[in-house]
Amino acid sequence: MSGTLVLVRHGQSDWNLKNLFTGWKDPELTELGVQEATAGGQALAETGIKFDIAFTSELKRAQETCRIVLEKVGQSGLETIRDLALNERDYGDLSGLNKDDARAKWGEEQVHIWRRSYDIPPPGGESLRDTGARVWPYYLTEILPRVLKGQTVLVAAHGNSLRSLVMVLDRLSKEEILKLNLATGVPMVYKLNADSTVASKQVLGDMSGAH
Ligand SMILES: O=C(O)[C@@H](CO)OP(=O)(O)O
Repeated sequence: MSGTLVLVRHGQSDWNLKNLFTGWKDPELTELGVQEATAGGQALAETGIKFDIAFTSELKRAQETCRIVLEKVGQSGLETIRDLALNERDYGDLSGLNKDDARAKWGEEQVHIWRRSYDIPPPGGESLRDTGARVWPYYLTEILPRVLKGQTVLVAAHGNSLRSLVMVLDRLSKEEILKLNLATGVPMVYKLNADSTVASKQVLGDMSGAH
């Protein structure tokens, strides 16, 4: 067994609340989002976990979630690396549109395909495969080597940038990834084997309400 990898999606953002496609846009956490990040951090604190390093994206909602989680585990100010590679999937021309308006215009099925399919990109944006094509190399070069050295690593990022990682870690098919939604602020604790496969996965909270 090697180290521990903790993945957490940011708490609810202002645009999640307003039901807008967000992507690379940069809204703040809502009050509920702060509470969710706090609850996730609290759940981690109860396990007694101590991180060696944290990674987050270039977007405020993930950075703020990362900061809150570190505060809750008593590690404010821990070295934190920010990188565009961990940003949310770029929603292209859908960014800023209301998701219900998009369903009314293009239909429920098409919008679901844009939101959750593996390889069909929204107009002008990234598919999950495109997102994985930047997240995965970053994971392999910057994050995984630390976990394999035995470190405990926090990654605070986004619904779809994390789905692209979870797809590979959990060995999900294109059909299975279509159904996977990550809840905001719920940490996923992975223990990895020395060959970088998953030894165990523990979800500290409720993923069932995610959509
Ligand atoms: O708007 C977004 O960028 C994402 C995450 O909030 O939305 P969706 O769940 O539709 O992929």
